[in-house]
Amino acid sequence: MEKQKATLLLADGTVFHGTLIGSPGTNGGEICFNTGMTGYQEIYTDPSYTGQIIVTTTSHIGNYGVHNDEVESKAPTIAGIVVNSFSEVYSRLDGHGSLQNYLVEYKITGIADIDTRKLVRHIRSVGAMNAIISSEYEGNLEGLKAELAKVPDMNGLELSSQVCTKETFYFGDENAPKKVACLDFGIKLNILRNLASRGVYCKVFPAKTSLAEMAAWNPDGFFLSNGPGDPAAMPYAVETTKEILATNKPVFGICLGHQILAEACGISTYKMHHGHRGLNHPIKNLLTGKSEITSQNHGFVVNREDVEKSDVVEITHVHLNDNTVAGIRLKNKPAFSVQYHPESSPGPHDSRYLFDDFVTLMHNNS
Ligand SMILES: NC(=O)CC[C@H](N)C(=O)O
Repeated sequence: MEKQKATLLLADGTVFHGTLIGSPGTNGGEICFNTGMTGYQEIYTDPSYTGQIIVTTTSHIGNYGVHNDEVESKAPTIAGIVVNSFSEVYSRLDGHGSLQNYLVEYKITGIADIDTRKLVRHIRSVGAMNAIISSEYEGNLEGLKAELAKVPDMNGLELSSQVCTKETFYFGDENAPKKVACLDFGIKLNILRNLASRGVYCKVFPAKTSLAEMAAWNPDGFFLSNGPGDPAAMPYAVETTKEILATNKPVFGICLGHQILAEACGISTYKMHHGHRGLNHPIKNLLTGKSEITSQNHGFVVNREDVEKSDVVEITHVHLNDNTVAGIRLKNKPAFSVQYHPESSPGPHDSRYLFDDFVTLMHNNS
């Protein structure tokens, strides 16, 4: 059967022609690239990528299919995928299906047979921007441009209240020694798995939950999750975090949660040129002097000058590629956060000690 054509149009007018994968249609979002060699299903189901089109730099995608246990949320909410060589056939004995059927099931439009090296080099030099993938506008670039104009700008975009859980839910063993209230901005399941495996019973609350509601459960600590969108567009979360800090209970934040913790301490955030997304980003822990290879997925970052001027917060981790702030802690409270993903999934496990540190903080605080 002849493959259906698809077009990828970038906001700066660059056009790529390829073939349709997944569900036929038209889908727009911010285009970003992940340099990981593996873990596409975990990446596609990470809610932090909501509203983004993901380019994977590894050239073969789909060849190990999908697996029901390798999800980071109930369903992928990404705006599309761009790949070089796509495999509808998968070879893994315990795989549960093909990536092609998975994309169709979740109505995700993708494009294959793209020179992803050229595309990624372009994004690296020009910066993050919106893009659109379509199988419907063949030969009608003006029509596609009109569709692209409707895609919202990631700057100033609030998405957490859309992707978070609508109802509170529990995770882990209810008789575990510690209880943590997790504020869900788009939480990855592997964070909950990591907390639960360290003796933490988690109660996950929707993004806009008040401190009073969480405190009524009497948690030993609070967790601020990862998630999509611009942290500067979430004043509700910043206010709640200020109230959480006033309780003096231990707080741990990851990625968006780290950015929200920083904002709650008067530190601004800004959008990076093209962000950090991959599985081999080098970080230095300034407290131990050791380096870590980390999993990353962020397009915003906290302002280093603000942290350096702060009386409240200090830098604990730096990104060794560009010296951006990768971790902070409060000087006078048991609260800390990192810009990267210690839960990995996918990625290396070097930074799992941060979950142990959080549990230790809770034990020392009781
Ligand atoms: N993984 C995340 O939590 C991402 C945080 C935020 N949306 C960013 O892009 O920087």
